Amino acid sequence: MIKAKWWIYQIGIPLVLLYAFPWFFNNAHTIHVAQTFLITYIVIVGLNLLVGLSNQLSLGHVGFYAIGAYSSAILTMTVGLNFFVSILISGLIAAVFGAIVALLSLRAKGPYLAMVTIAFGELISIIANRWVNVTGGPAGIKTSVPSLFGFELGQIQYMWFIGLLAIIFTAGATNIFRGRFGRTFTAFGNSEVASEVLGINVRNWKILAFSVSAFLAGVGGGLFAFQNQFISSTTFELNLSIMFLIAVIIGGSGTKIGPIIGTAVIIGLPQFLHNFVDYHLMIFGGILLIALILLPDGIVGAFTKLSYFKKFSSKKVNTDLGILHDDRKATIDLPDGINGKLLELKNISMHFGGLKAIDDVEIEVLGGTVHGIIGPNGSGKSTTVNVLSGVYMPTGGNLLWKGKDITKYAPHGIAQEGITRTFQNLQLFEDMSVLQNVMVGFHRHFKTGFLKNLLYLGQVSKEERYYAQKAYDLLRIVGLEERAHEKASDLPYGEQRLVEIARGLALKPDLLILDEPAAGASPKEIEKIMDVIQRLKNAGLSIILVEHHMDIVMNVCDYITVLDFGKKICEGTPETIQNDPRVIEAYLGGEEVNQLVAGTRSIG
Ligand SMILES: Nc1ncnc2c1ncn2[C@@H]1O[C@H](COP(=O)(O)OP(=O)(O)OP(=O)(O)O)[C@@H](O)[C@H]1O
Repeated sequence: MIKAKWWIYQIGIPLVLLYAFPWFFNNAHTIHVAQTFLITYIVIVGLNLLVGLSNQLSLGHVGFYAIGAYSSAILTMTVGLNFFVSILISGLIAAVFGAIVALLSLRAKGPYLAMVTIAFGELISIIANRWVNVTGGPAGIKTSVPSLFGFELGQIQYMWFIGLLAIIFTAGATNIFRGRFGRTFTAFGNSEVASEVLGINVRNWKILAFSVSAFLAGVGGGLFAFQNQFISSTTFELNLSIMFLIAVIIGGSGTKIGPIIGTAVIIGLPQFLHNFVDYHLMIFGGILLIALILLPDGIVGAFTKLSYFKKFSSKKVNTDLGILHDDRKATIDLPDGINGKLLELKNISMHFGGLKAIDDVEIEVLGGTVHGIIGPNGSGKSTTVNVLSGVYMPTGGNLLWKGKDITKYAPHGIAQEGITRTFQNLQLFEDMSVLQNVMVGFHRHFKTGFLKNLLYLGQVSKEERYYAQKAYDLLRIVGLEERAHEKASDLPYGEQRLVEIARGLALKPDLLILDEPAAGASPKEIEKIMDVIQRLKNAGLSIILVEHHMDIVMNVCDYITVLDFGKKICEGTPETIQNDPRVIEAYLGGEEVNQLVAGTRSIG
């Protein structure tokens, strides 16, 4: 449920400020600047969701802005729609273009993504310039004075109108920030592969992030079209996209109040510099450069580092979920045990060009067992895990899950089936708290949709609190409840591995694949990790364990498959494996051979 405090800060105070603004600044120039501020702010709120949360760099937002501006102008002037309706439709049209850009740039990241978006912005800019019949080109086209319900909106009323929309969109964005949508945006922005193995269809979520962001840019453009009753293609150039991005970064990318500050800087600074009009761009550029070097986390980021402001920090992590610190026994919520064949690898091969990372491997994993996969370095263990989790599609053979062929499933599809994994090279969501990391694991269990989250209905906060409690319980199981609100990347290595295990458990998996869960951990941490695996085994969870520490393998595995040079060389119980000369030979010269021969001694 939304609290009274939220209404006061999010709606009440902004409304009063908006209404009172003309009492203090009642001249045409200031009102015009305020309008520009509010329009730009709406665009920045959307860009902040895309860049700040999802880490998708866009330098093409001017394209969505232009699409919004021309669509609303044409829908109003040519089609004859009401200006407000046309602005909303323009937002939707821009959102469709957002989805297209997302689809076109699915595999592009960082600078490559920036290039794709620049190309899109430039394309729209060229069309605006050249398609003179429709856009009027540089000479521009006229729009009308905006009117609502038959009343023409004067300059002040139009500012109030834009402000009202800005307040509504801010409230929506804040709700996205604090719920599972913001969390999912942040998750795939941090690690796409980890998001996928937790059941998140990253492609669809990217499309959503781009569409939402483009919608707000489109609405901003639509509002701009009626600000001066005139638009021209000269407005829609790359430098505007750059200004939008600078506002996000300088304000504090991914923070809730960053957009206000960033917009104030890019709109306000030129006002103060008007006396130096000849040097204006140079001074502006210089100030921005210095600010970016000195304040890499933006203005909000710099302030939140000061202890006084820490409590106001809103950077990505929402930790105010009212967790119960009770003494109940935390229980592991696992699916009903499955007997018999759970997973079958039938003649699975994974060849990279001429290299046979795994070749014609047959493995059967039985329900309720811990199945170890071992082998010397480079024997194909990680490749097997990548095939099992859908990260690689095998070049040969079939993967059967409870008898169903899942060979061609994407990682999120495999996760939806109930298989998840941890990573040898940790893949935590570094911008999130430990608790939030685990909450992402519940992805496939969340029921509320986008609109409900946008409005943050009672159902949403109930669901959030429910899963926060469950996440907290999982952290108690792995002994990390004290760390719940710490940033995941601040934890020691071994504890980060436990967070990944807790996050995987949140999926309520039928099969959990642990890829070298003890790698890089200290002996004390290894003991903790082994204890957790043992308890999961006792609770009946089916596990595939890839591990170099023979002590762990021999202690907890029911059955072991040994790989060497991509081939299965031996399979059986720990005792069988330990005494098999082929295994000893495969490991000969490696440091594990002593452990292997020593048998099931415990760690300590
Ligand atoms: N994406 C890839 N492209 C090309 N070769 C690869 C790729 N992934 C793995 N390999 C190669 O496949 C072989 C098996 O590697 P894999 O990482 O599966 O072994 P591993 O048993 O997990 O080794 P380690 O114990 O060192 O983690 C190695 O020769 C590796 O170089």
